[in-house]
Amino acid sequence: MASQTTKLLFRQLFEKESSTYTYLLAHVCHPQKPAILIDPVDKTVDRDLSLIKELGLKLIYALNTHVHADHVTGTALIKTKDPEVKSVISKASGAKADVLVQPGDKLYFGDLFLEVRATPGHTQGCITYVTGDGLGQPQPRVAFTGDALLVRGCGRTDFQGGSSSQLHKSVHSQIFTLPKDTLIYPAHDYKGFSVSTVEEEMLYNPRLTKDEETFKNIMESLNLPYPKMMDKAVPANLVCGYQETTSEAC
Ligand SMILES: N[C@@H](CCC(=O)N[C@@H](CSS)C(=O)NCC(=O)O)C(=O)O
Ligand SMILES: [Fe+2]
Repeated sequence: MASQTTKLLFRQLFEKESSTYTYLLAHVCHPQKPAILIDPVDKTVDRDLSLIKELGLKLIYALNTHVHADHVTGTALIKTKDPEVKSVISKASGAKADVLVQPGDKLYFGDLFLEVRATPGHTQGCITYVTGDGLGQPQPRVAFTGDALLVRGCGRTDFQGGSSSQLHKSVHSQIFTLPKDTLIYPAHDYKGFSVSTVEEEMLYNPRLTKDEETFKNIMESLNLPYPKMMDKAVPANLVCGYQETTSEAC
């Protein structure tokens, strides 16, 4: 995705215990080089902040796609290290943050922005962040889909207000309607994938190519164990990842 002519710096980062992707975006032609982190993990905050420093970026937003159940978000920890950073999550999540976004809202970094789309179903408050057309280059749009849509998979729907019928509707109405070459960057990968496109998932996603009833049956028969960290992660993530070891910054 990165090229010589683009204004956008993009990095995909990985936390291996929870198989979580964190994304760093920055406007590198802007004097301040404003940057955004999507879905930071507490365990890899130092790595992420070192990279941001090395690249000379100014982090302005730390975003979550939803209240994660399998890891503690890094947003509170980031704010203790840099109080100017603003945490962001959807209003529908019921979580606390500096900025509570709703569908259609835009988060600007320089003249680039991410637009918010509501994609509930894995959790009530799941959102997808989509790059705007301010990139100034003929490059595809990018959708950060959280756990709503994974590469050749999707988020489970058996807790946190999940609903398979809602998830099917969300993906079909909010993600599969994006241009076919839109890049899909999910919050997790368990199969060795890093990226996909809308077209690929519309053709080959083993769950979401199915009609709603078949999808519902697939999701009901997954029988996945609950995430190991769920009891710790969900309460912490409702307050931006605040724990005993971090300050109360939210
Ligand atoms: N093994 C992990 C949890 C795995 C898991 O349940 N992943 C979630 C996303 S994190 S809420 C999921 O939706 N998975 C979908 C799937 O099809 O696997 C752990 O114990 O941490
Ligand atoms: Fe999740």
